[in-house]
Amino acid sequence: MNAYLHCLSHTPLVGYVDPAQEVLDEVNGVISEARARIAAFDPELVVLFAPDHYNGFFYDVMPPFCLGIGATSIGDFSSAAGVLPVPTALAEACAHSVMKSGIDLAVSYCMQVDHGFAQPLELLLGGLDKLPVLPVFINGVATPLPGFQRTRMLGEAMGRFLSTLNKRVLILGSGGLSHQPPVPELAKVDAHMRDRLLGSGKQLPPDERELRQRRVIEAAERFVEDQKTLHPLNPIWDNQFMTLLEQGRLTELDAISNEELSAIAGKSTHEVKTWAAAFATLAAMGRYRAEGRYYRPIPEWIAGFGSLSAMTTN
Ligand SMILES: O=C(O)/C=C/C(=O)/C=C/C=C(\O)C(=O)O
Ligand SMILES: [Fe+2]
Repeated sequence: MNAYLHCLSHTPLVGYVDPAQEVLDEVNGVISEARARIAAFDPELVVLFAPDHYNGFFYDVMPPFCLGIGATSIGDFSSAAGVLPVPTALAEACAHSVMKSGIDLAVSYCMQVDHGFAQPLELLLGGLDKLPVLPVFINGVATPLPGFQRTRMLGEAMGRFLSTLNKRVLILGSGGLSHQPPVPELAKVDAHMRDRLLGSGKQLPPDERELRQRRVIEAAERFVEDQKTLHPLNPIWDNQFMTLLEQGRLTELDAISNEELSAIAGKSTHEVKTWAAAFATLAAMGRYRAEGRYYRPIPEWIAGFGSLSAMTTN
């Protein structure tokens, strides 16, 4: 086995608006088991596909995909802050290889990331700095968004590069599944927020950050009371999506347009492109089989919450 994959929903709401203790215990159990499987695999390198929520990427320049050749986590909500240990020369080689494959992958030597990147590193590895990581941003909120087909092709190009390394590679996907928390949309915001989305939000004043976090927390509290206050979770679609990935039917996703996906499962569901990229990466590294599938809709976290592992078998 040369590659192991784990995809996991993330939520900034953990610790702020939590489900019942038995649900929390169940999720923590799923995460501990995934963490144990990853530890047994003993990865030498991590590739992490994750989105951003207007903490690192803004409308001054909004790439569909970006590889961090250097990256720092801001520590929003209760996620860890700090530098991600990106191996510079390897990341540069990766960027060249993916570009030569015909995929327009942006690079950043000072990529700013949020809980989307930090949470899986903390939960699955025990911290931001445990292993060398290639962090790959996939735009999941700021339209125009990349589609499933290009995302799959990005993953395949990454997989071909990783196959040349002779390393045990852990591939992580962060985010999804069905959900629509109150992330601002450029077309709907006032002048102040527009300015923030255009780039001045990169160093958000503490009071404004607090206000923004409160807005998400309050939306979750309302959603628990009344699930008509936000786009509903869609367990049927979420499970169909996980089955497609388990069965290696990745090209079938190409036919789903971004507009369709938003309507089916909510505007933040585009975060599942990180899962699609992760599985496409794994598929390019060999035949695979999935394990450890878990799913539960968790309104407290405004999340169709899923967890799925897979490993190459050749
Ligand atoms: O309202 C804002 O400005 C920001 C909202 C968030 O950062 C929300 C994040 C939610 C998730 O990461 C999620 O995937 O549910
Ligand atoms: Fe998110």
